Amino acid sequence: MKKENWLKILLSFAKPCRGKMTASVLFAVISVAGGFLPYLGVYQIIKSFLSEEKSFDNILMWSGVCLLGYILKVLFYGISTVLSHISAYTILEGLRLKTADKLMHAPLGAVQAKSIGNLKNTIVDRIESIEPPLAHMIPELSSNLLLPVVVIITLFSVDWRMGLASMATIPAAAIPMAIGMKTFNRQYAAYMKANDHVNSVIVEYVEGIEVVKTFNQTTKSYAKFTDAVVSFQKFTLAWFQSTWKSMNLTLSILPSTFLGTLPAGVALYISGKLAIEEVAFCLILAMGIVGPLMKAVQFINECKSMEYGVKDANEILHMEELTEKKQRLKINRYGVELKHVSFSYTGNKEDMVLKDISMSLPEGSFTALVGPSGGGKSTIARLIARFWDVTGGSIEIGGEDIKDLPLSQLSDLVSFVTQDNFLFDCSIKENIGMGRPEAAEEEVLAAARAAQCEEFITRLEKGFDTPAGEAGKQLSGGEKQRIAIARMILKNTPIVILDEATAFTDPENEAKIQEAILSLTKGKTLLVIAHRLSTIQNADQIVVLSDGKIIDSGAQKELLTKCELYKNMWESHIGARKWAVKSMDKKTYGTAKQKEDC
Ligand SMILES: Nc1ncnc2c1ncn2[C@@H]1O[C@H](COP(=O)(O)OP(=O)(O)OP(=O)(O)O)[C@@H](O)[C@H]1O
Repeated sequence: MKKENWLKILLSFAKPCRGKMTASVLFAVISVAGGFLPYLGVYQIIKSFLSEEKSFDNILMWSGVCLLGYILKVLFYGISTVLSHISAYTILEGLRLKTADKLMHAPLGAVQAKSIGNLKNTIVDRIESIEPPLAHMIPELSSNLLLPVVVIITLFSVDWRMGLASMATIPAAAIPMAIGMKTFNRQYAAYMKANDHVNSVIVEYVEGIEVVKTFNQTTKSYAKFTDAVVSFQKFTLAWFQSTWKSMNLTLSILPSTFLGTLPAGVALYISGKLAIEEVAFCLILAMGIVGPLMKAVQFINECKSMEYGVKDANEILHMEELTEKKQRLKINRYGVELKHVSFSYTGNKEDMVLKDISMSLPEGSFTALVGPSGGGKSTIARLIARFWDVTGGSIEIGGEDIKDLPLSQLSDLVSFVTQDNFLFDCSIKENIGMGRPEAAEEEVLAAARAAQCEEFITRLEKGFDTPAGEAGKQLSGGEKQRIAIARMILKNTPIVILDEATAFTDPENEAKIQEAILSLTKGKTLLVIAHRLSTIQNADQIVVLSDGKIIDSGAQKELLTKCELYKNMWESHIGARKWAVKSMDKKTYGTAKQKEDC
């Protein structure tokens, strides 16, 4: 990726609200000008007060000017801040939407290559860190820098020696500041890296809490977690200790403008070069520089955090994308054809997990993919849903290469249910409704019924309205799978892929769900990946896949006679089932016997 200046990138993000941002700066400048009026007013009042006439009207008029200046300052600062906040939040909204959209259009591999901690850090924290400086920097930094400049120019116009004296502390403060800033960039980069690491480790810890508990690894013994937290604390403390002297020195010298202006003013007054009111005016002006300069120094840190936020967001925005056609194609046949498909997750030829796969799923047929673990079954399913692009060959639906379809059209054609079923943090009804957001409530309930969900959902206190997060804790893996199947049923696409979609379901419910799926997918092109071969024995064709290659295909009967691998798989499946039935019999016997004994 070409290295671009972060400010340039930020300005490109800010395109939609350039007008508002320009207006915000303009109003900030008016506010600064307003803020300057009281200085002028106080000077005139002192002058008037010290003069012989002591005109009350004059004093009153300048008091009015002071008040007007103050009102202008507050009013325009307020308007400027409102505009800059609107701009900042619009930019954040745009950035978040764009990054989320990017993740949708990037190949799944590119997204999964980033850790959840890193993504969360960028999309939530880093992008958020752009807001405060952006919203406050425009009005505040412009006024904090502009006001001292105006004040110093005025001081020079009163007397060039007073101008110079007011700046006397700047070089003195610049020395410790330069020392402190010498390692700032390097240290800040290391801080961000350490921050990223600690974030990723925390997310990993929370996500894997079940495993941590299973292996009795308490927070203390979870070495990776504690190491990350402790080393982050040590790093930040060491950094703080290495800079606090120089930064405190800077912050104490910089505002001491009186150090120069007071002796210079007294000397100029004694020598008769400046009148008393001019000295007083200069001293008031010199005091006015202090606050803004201090605030401007504090923005250094915020600018850096904004730089990182912008750079990280930009990195996501430049992730590679699946190429996508805009124009929807007319498709009225729903057969799927894989033509000489090869695929490697890494892009390297040596890592091919699919090798020259050609198979066809005729429209309305039921195809099952079986084979040893790691053979590439799920990979085929993911490629049809275009989570990745094939490395070689092509996949067609209704005669059209899926790369020529907009992703939204492909999503309208294909439903994909896996064994990892994610429930969103909304009600169960809404989770199912996601299959087809425009579906009526009755349709959602009917889908839930068809997927055998009703019985366990009605058991929940709030039924279909139970929040999935709350329900998730009470739902078994099989129940979550049934919700995902209901979502698929509601989506009602012509092509359905089920990848171990009922693996967690108990045999009794599995039979019911299978029945429901088969009747609901009648006429649809159905691809099922299953380890329990009994569930796919009636498939129109069973494709046996091993080590990324098709070993054989045909109906169950055929395969049992001609495919050794399938025969072995079937026999071990039947053996396992007999064993399971026997152990169930034992249990049943045990329970019956217990009852008898009682
Ligand atoms: N995201 C990934 N990145 C890299 N390699 C992967 C990825 N997912 C799967 N693989 C590898 O690709 C190969 C095929 O995996 P796949 O999940 O398609 O097999 P499978 O037949 O579905 O296995 P199972 O029956 O165990 O689910 C395996 O060697 C696996 O390690």
